[in-house]
Amino acid sequence: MVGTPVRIGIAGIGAIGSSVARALDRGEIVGCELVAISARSQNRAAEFNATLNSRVSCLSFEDLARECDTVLEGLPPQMFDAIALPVLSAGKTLIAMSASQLLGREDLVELARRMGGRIVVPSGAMLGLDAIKAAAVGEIRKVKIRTRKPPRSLATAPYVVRNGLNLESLKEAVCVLRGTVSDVAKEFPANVNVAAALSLAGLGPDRTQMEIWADPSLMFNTHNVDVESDSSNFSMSIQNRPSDENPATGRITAQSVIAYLRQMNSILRVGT
Ligand SMILES: NC(=O)C1=CN([C@@H]2O[C@H](COP(=O)(O)OP(=O)(O)OC[C@H]3O[C@@H](n4cnc5c(N)ncnc54)[C@H](O)[C@@H]3O)[C@@H](O)[C@H]2O)C=CC1
Ligand SMILES: O=C([O-])CC(=O)C(=O)O
Repeated sequence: MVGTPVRIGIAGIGAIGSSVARALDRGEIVGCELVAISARSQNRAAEFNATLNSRVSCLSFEDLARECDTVLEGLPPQMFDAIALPVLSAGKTLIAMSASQLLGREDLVELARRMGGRIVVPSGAMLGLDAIKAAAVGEIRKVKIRTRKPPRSLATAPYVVRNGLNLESLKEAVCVLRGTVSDVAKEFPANVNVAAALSLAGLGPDRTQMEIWADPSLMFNTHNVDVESDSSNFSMSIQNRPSDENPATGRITAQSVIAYLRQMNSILRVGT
């Protein structure tokens, strides 16, 4: 590889951030260099740094935006703007994992456009975004996603807490909420990243239909998608093995970021 490495910053050293940081630290992503992280405390940063071959600085979100070319957001959804605004204001690239937080946020796209920044939503825990983007070149008629999760993954969602639902005592699968992705995202912000990414790639959040199920028989988050379009009809299904650090987050999510970063510099690119 010739040229200067892309300077990567990581905001949030949780399931996704720590896994991508380790891959960068081990030199597994050619053309990218881990420059700095933002952690919830200096203690957490020091503890994490001790596991790396090369220590990196722990910076504020503003300094991370200034020092890096590309910043991976791997934060709780409510922290999204705290990193998105400085990164996009600095004209840098934001890799957004809390995809639900991008719904209805044309202002962020406009900010990126004005400042020369970019927003990337990796495939994350979803499959088939290549096919849906290709279908969207023609006419997509219908997209429906059914997300099924072990009840404990949904237990702290605003909708469940507000309605006092005791999902953990369920004996069989229950559809907790159905509607458009826009409707469901308000109530399950940490559980609809996959649906949000799907909707942004295809019909948009107001026309993509969604059901969210609590299913006590499941070990893995499971997503089933049906698409009808003038080029093809397709159905997709994925069962995500939980990551070690956060059982609500599939292991494939961080791997999709690593694959994206590798692809940025690859000569041979496969897939849309
Ligand atoms: N796009 C997709 O397919 C998927 C997206 N996600 C979303 O990605 C985001 C990150 O997911 P995970 O890594 O699993 O979350 P996580 O909960 O494992 O990690 C979040 C990290 O952010 C840290 N943090 C909290 N406040 C902070 C602050 N002020 N400054 C710096 N760090 C702070 C926490 O200490 C924690 O280490 C979540 O919003 C999650 O819902 C998760 C799975 C799939
Ligand atoms: O399947 C996963 O790992 C994550 C998930 O449901 C989401 O964030 O939408």
